[in-house]
Amino acid sequence: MVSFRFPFLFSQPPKPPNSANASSRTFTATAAAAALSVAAAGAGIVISQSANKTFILNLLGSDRVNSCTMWGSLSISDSSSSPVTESRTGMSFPAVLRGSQRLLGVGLRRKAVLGLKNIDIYAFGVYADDSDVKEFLSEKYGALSSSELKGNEELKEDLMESDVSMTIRLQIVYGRLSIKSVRSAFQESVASRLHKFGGSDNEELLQRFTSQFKDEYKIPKGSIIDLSRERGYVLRTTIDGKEVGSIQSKLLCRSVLDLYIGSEPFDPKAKEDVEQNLAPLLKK
Ligand SMILES: CCCCCCCCCCCC(=O)O
Repeated sequence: MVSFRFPFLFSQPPKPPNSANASSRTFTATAAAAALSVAAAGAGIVISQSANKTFILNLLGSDRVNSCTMWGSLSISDSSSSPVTESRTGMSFPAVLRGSQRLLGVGLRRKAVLGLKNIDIYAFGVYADDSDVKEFLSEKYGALSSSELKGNEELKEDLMESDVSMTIRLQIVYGRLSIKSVRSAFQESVASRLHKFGGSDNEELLQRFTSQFKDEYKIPKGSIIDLSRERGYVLRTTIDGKEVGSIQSKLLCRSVLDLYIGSEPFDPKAKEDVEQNLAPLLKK
């Protein structure tokens, strides 16, 4: 059993999830939020409890993908290491991956299909190795106060640039996804980041990455794609636990992470979660 020694904060919208597999953790938080919302409503405040583990609850602005509307947060005590549910999709994410990577944030990727309205494509979780975070980032950031860490873009830059082991876990929500569309979506999004960080001559790297998603793979709803940055800047990709490729490239690792915690992330609220949950890991 993994024990947590830090406040654990997750943004959640106010509505209870429809999904039957939503965890009791989400339910408990939602019920508590309802009870406290009279006091907190409209104020956009954060209420913290001095418990071992907390997670954050969004009281306002339920549809937050690509929007930064006014929102407030509520921390709820939670002493277990139970999975976290991405509340809009009901997708559940383990609190810890590979023994030492902690879940820092969950989010939702939505995309317009054929120019029509946005559809939910996948939920994702962002994980980072606890001791790597300390090793690479504590010296520079460990003594900073929470207000100095809040919105600290340099910290996120350093996290993306450093050799901290991390995983972005994608859980497919859209049931009619073909591997071809996964390939071309990566082609588009990763290409833009490769260009941003590495200039124009990265076609071969992009090809190596996208060609890992071979036609033979099926990705029905619930499939899991893990994009893991391992020590030495190796990006290892697995689909439902099966390794489909490994590529050593700092630029590729950086580009993939940037989609989720960079300056224009797919879900800005997930990035805020990462920021809040990273802070306690920086304390030695
Ligand atoms: C029909 C839309 C197809 C979109 C498939 C996205 C699947 C994974 C792509 C990951 C990178 C990204 O989100 O751009």
